[in-house]
Amino acid sequence: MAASSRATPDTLPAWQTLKHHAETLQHVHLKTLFGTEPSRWESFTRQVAGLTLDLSKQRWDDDTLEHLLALAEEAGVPGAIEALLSGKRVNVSENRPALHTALRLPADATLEVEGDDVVTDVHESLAQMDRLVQRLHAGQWRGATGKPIRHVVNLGVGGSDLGPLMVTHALADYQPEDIHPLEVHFASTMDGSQLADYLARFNPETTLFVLSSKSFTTIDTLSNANTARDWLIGRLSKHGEVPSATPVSAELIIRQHFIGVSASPDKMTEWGITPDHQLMFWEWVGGRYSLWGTIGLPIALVVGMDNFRELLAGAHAMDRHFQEAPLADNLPVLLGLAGIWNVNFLDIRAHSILPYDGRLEYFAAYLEQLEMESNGKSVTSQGQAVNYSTCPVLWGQLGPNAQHAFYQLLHQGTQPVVCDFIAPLKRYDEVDDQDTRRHLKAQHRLALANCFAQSRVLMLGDDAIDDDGPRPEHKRYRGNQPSTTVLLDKLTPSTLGSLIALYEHKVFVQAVIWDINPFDQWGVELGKQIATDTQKIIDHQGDLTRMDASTRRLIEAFWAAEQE
Ligand SMILES: O=P(O)(O)OC[C@H]1O[C@H](O)[C@H](O)[C@@H](O)[C@@H]1O
Repeated sequence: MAASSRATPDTLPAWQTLKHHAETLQHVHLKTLFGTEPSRWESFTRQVAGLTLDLSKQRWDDDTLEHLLALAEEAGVPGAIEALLSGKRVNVSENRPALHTALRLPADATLEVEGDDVVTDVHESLAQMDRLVQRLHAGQWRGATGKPIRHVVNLGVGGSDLGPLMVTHALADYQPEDIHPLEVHFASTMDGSQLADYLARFNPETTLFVLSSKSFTTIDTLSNANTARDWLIGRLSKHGEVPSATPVSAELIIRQHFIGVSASPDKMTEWGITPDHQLMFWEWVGGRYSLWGTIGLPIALVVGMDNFRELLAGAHAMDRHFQEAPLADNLPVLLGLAGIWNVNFLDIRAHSILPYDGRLEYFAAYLEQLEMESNGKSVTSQGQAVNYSTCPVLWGQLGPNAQHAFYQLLHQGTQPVVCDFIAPLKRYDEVDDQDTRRHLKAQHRLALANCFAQSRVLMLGDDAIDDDGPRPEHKRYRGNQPSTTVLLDKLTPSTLGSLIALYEHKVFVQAVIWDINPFDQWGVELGKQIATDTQKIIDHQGDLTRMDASTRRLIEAFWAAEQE
């Protein structure tokens, strides 16, 4: 990832050592490692910022970790961490810093990047966001016909959707009391499915749209925004369906029913968003790393600014740990190294994310973008094709539900898969009613029992049960599937911030070792370009004969359906 020329990782001495080492460990079953190394928990578990990271069920030993730490040194991880956090232009293909960590610096910190005082800028934008949140929470933000806003719909996709969506669900318990009732919703898909549902149910007079797009050119978001704008104008203008005392102009409707969040103020203005209702951020914040600033507006609307600042503080605690802890005790480094070991030396290319807490329903979807859009690359920072694997295929779902869906493959399929189990230790203390609390706490214990049982069975296979009598082959479990367990003391804004930052930095560590740039996403561009061409053809404004036989017939099938 570093811009300077550097040996590719597979030529580093530690990589070679690890290759030989893997040959000796390749056939050692995890249960054997546990049998011979009773202190694995002590060796491979670390705690920081309300998180416990248990890497003892990885298929590795002390020597593996020693070699991996040597690899991290040889690949320049310490220098790269410093470069990232100090605002060097680590995003080499776009020639800019990747400063999401600056979004969570406390107000009294200092960070000057290329002559700009970043911390002051960041805190000014937080203050502006705070003012908008206060107005909405106080019921002072009025729609064009004078009524307070009741529904806020975030229109955004990718990084302008997944982070806020995930966090608002995770922290729904943290809604402040005594605020004007407000519901926050998300519409991302270009086909309009989510939006159509909201438009059918919500009153336009009390609905506000947050148009979230770093580039402000994303067709998915703009097409939802255009539909929303026409819906509002159609219903609220003087000729509209909602009778209002005074005629309401389209200008006033757009002013009172849209907030824009973008790194492109000109484009927001051009679309019609009034400058007072524009929240800005900077090109140096990557889309999938942007929930920490103004893109996090939906989060702040749900949990309030105090809790939003707690989220930032939790992430900042992880940033400091990442910067200061020695590699051998550094959680993001260790998590990243476990991934490198699995992908590059054990050839495990599937990774499942399994939270045992329903509030983390969208965590896997969020990580799919964070990890695969960042590290799904095959060219080094020097523009050379890599000849080693990079990001594994990552997917997931709530663990308890996945047990009834795809765990069959984890336990008895032919694919090696590494799993991340994620769970809070404490839950439901705040439930007032004693009986309900008792029941819910029992359900939490049940979920944890399942979480711990699953990682144990994945590790030990048949050996997990005492009574291992003769059984037919189809009832046998081979085990030996590695896993990581991340425990949160409790799911709070702060621990969630630390958890997300842990994964962000893990992704960075892996990118440094693989010598790829985790901060660009050129792989999504061609599809957008070709979609624009294809749309012209679908709209009968292009040359169908240029299409391949399959695409041509698909388009013709669509035209035929349109005629029916
Ligand atoms: O925020 P926007 O500019 O609208 O971008 C939204 C998303 O779309 C792009 O295609 C990228 O793949 C994502 O990284 C980005 O988060």
